Amino acid sequence: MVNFQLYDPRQVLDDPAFRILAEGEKPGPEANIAAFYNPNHEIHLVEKPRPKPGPGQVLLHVRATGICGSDVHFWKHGRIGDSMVVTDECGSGHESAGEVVEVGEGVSQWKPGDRVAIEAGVPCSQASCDYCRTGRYNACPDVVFFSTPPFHGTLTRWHLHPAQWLHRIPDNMTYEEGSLCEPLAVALAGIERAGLRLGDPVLVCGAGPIGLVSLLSARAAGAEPIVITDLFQSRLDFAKKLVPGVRTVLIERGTTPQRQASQIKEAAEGPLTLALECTGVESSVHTAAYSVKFGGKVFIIGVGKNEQVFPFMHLSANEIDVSFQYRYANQYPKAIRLISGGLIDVKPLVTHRFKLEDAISAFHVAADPSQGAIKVQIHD
Ligand SMILES: NC(=O)c1ccc[n+]([C@@H]2O[C@H](COP(=O)([O-])OP(=O)(O)OC[C@H]3O[C@@H](n4cnc5c(N)ncnc54)[C@H](O)[C@@H]3O)[C@@H](O)[C@H]2O)c1
Ligand SMILES: OC[C@H](O)C(O)[C@@H](O)CO
Ligand SMILES: [Zn+2]
Ligand SMILES: [Zn+2]
Repeated sequence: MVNFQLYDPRQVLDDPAFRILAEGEKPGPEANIAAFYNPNHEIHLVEKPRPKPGPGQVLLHVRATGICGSDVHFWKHGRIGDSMVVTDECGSGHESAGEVVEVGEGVSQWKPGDRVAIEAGVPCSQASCDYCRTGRYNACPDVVFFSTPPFHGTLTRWHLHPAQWLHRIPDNMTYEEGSLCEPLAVALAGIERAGLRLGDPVLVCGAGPIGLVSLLSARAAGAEPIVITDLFQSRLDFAKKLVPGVRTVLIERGTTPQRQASQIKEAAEGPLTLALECTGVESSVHTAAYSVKFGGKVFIIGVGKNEQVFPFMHLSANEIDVSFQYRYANQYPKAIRLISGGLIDVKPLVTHRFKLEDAISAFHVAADPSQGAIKVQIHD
């Protein structure tokens, strides 16, 4: 039996209600199709039933979904670290916004037609859970994070969600912007915990989608100057178009982190207070460490190798704090206010758009660096 309970959306494909579509097969306009990856590094369209909302649940028509690097990573590499491993077929997508089509019993705050950003992680919300009760719900041990195994994703046509984990998007925001609240939430959580202040000189390492939303957020928070790094000039050019005042440093493979740091400090005309590390690459973490001043902070948002070496004595002798970010908590309402209020413009990040039926092509574009994609979106 397929179980459509929200907290157990781990339907498996030996269930006859699920079907992998044949290549070239055209699903009907109402079919609940989704893009699934599996341990064999395959990605394909799957048709699954349209669910009915239970008590406290809302059925959504997902209108926009962005492809995250972690979706591509799960497809290509089958795991992120030791705790998130693809062992079965798993639905992709967690950066989504949609339209309410039906509400379950007891749901009074939503009605059909309402437009919402879908919070990608649904924690247990129990008073007995310390992390949920104290607002640090990204640490909830029972969180359902969509598209991280074993939970299917929101890249589908019809998605069930608990009513209290949706966020209304105002009329001046598109579904696309609603879906971009998810990566923006990652950056906002980082900025908040890093304690960035007006006028702080800041380094952003890496100009991928997370580095770019961090750049936009740091700019909105009043950082000046901001230096951004990347291995690719095209990504730095993109960053410069997005935030014209940003200073860029191209990282050349083979140069030492100390040398890279001196180029960064030269570009900033002084050492930095804070580095927002958005690559998770060991050498970039080192570069960040050598770029910040005595008492500065290296704030690591990127994820990478399980074990990494730190420049221990440099950090110690310079009282440099090192912190990490794991997803986010309490950031969607802020993300919506910042976009709707015009302080952060995420629209230029979307470089490619596909229809839901073409989701597999969308994944191939997102995974191929030569295509120059920043954010690939799927619309329905
Ligand atoms: N902490 C979290 O909760 C969280 C959430 C989302 C994403 N992430 C992680 O954030 C990181 C960035 O995500 P993304 O989607 O932007 O990834 P991405 O791969 O698109 O971008 C990373 C960028 O870093 C650049 N880069 C690589 N090595 C570099 C180096 N040594 N110096 C400077 N730049 C370098 C790459 O060229 C690329 O442009 C990833 O590790 C991702 O897994 C973390
Ligand atoms: O945007 C959120 C991130 O992609 C997730 O943390 C993912 O990488 C693992 O669950
Ligand atoms: Zn993500
Ligand atoms: Zn909890």
